[in-house]
Amino acid sequence: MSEIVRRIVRRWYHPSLLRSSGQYTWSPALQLHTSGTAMSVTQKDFENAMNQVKLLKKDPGNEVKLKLYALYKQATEGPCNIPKPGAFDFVNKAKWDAWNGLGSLPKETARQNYVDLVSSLSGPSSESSSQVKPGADSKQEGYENLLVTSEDRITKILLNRPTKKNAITTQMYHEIMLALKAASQDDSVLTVLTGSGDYYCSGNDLTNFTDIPPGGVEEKAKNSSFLLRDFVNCFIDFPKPLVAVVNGPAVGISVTILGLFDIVYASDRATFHTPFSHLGQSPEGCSSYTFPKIMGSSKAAEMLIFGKKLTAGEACAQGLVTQVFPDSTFQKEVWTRLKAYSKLPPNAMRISKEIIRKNEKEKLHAVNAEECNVLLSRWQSDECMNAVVNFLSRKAKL
Ligand SMILES: CCCCCCCCCCC/C=C/C(=O)SCCNC(=O)CCNC(=O)[C@H](O)C(C)(C)COP(=O)(O)OP(=O)(O)OC[C@H]1O[C@@H](n2cnc3c(N)ncnc32)[C@H](O)[C@@H]1OP(=O)(O)O
Repeated sequence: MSEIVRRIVRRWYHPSLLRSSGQYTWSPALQLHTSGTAMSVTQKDFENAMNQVKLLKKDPGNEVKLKLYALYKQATEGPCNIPKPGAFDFVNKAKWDAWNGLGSLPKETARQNYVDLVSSLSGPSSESSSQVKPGADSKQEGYENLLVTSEDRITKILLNRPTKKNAITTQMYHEIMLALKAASQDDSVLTVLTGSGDYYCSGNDLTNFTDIPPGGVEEKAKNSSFLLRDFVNCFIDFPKPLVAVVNGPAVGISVTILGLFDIVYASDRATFHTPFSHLGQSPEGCSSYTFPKIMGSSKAAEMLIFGKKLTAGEACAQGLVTQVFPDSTFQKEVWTRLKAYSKLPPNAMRISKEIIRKNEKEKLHAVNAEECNVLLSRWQSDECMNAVVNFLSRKAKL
């Protein structure tokens, strides 16, 4: 068993051991929705700031990390409420000192200070660098695993992690959300999601399961459930025509969200696979609703319950894919067509999308919330843990 697997098993079964072990490392994941605090006017800013921390390019240094940690704890839990660690437990002692040092600072003020501190660190931030500049050929900086470009009135979001088959890390979920937000506001008229290398996307990066915060697997599952909900909501609410250019095999969440795209073009090399039962998990991306609607309940069940992998031709026959192209001419044919579509009047396209989708939006949000809630407990199940451990110890592949 590799060290990584041993670590997961230890953490999943004994999160309290980790909490008392003093082996805290800096992880921006610490900053996510752990509080369940009441919503207030600054809650959204606070959440944005937490996301922003994850995208900081430079390590802000220990002193700042301690300040962030302390303000985060104060904002979400109030004054320091844990026993002082022993003098030789250096890391936890430093964190305790920082938190305790805030005394009875009100939660609201701590939240505000946290937001201010993050904004001072971000400088001319990734937020602004993720805006598309008008004009052709602009490439947006600020993403680690995405390549976002805008050309011919089309914004292309390229999943750019080919050595890992474009598996989606936690950071990538955030980057994709930022890229979609920027694309919704830029001058482009169409938005395209595609993959680099031989895969479109192999779904959720299973190493996301190993980054367990001090609150243990339950906290991780809650954070992930919020993250997934926000991620899928971005697709439900995306206002411009959204096109998937599926250049190769697609797995898991990259398949389920296709039901929220307006057009799906696929290479004949693409396959569509949702192995949720194999992974001890359950459907997301609103697929529990969109797939039966698109392909009928029995075909949807074969995919979503039994994990049947579809060829591009099958996915097209079942309505999930708009059109299949030979791989040898895929890029040329698809981009020629998209460039022609991008010349259509943008407002008409946007309004048509709105009228096609608007009656479904409320339903989709409700389905998304329910799917995320079910996954919250699935992720904490033995079935799921065993599947992840098997993959990470290379005992299992799809
Ligand atoms: C406690 C709760 C935490 C929850 C966190 C969840 C957050 C939100 C979740 C949203 C729900 C999403 C669900 C899904 O997407 S389910 C689908 C998950 N994906 C998989 O199960 C695919 C796993 N990968 C494979 O089976 C194979 O890699 C694959 C068939 C895709 C390709 O096989 P091939 O033999 O061609 O290539 P390799 O296996 O050698 O892959 C090359 C390297 O890429 C790494 N890789 C590929 N896919 C993934 C992945 N999904 N996660 C992590 N790593 C992946 C693979 O390990 C190889 O890496 P190395 O070269 O380093 O060995």
